[in-house]
Amino acid sequence: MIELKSVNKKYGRKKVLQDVSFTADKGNITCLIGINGVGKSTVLKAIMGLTPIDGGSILIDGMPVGKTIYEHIAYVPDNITMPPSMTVGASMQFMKDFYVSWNEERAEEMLTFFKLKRTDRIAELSKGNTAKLNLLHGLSLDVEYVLMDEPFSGIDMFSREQIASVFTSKLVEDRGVIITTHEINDIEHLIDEVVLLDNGTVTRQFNCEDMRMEHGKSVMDVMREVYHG
Ligand SMILES: Nc1ncnc2c1ncn2[C@@H]1O[C@H](COP(=O)(O)OP(=O)(O)OP(=O)(O)O)[C@@H](O)[C@H]1O
Repeated sequence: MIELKSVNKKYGRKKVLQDVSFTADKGNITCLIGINGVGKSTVLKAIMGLTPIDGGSILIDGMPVGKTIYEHIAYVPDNITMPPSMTVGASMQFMKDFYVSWNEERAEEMLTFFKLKRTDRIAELSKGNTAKLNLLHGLSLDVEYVLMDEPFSGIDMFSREQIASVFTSKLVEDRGVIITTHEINDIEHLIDEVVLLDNGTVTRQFNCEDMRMEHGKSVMDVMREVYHG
């Protein structure tokens, strides 16, 4: 379980996260939802230790992990971090050399599934193919948790469908996944848990199925209540 306890974060004097607490379980897809600028990316970066926090704690399976974080969690950012001149194949080789948890078989499987070409340069990839390569990099690591920042943002319907199918496949099955989005419509059916963020604070956390069964409400219904009163 990934557990955030009263996490606070400031950029300069600006409070970006205030007392953020939530949990994300293994085997679940937890979705951090909020409009632009509420602090979703900052939460993921804080979990990865990519930005220091100013208070609170972050535990992975009950332990603060520090420098060993990459043995437990893969982080899929919303932009590609590899050099643009690199080919798809070279980027996979780089990941293989860098991470002991790299799973070559799974990487090859995803390369075929996403129909990516090994010889294509990163600079030449479409937005959808860039998102797919990013996902390939993250999901080919044998780790228990995966964090994905806006994996569906700005890509066409067919790429979205292809990426969505990954979420219901064995590639994700037993892992704990946290994804961020400001657009719930297309992915509501994929997610288990929702954490609503507003202005750097968690306004609600709930299980989608329970919400539907017990209150007859969709995630959109709850969002309307929270944001429009
Ligand atoms: N490095 C930084 N320095 C200063 N302010 C920052 C920095 N990174 C983010 N912020 C500010 O922190 C706030 C939260 O940003 P964050 O990127 O976490 O939001 P977000 O919910 O992920 O937004 P989006 O949906 O647009 O990606 C914003 O007001 C942003 O301007």
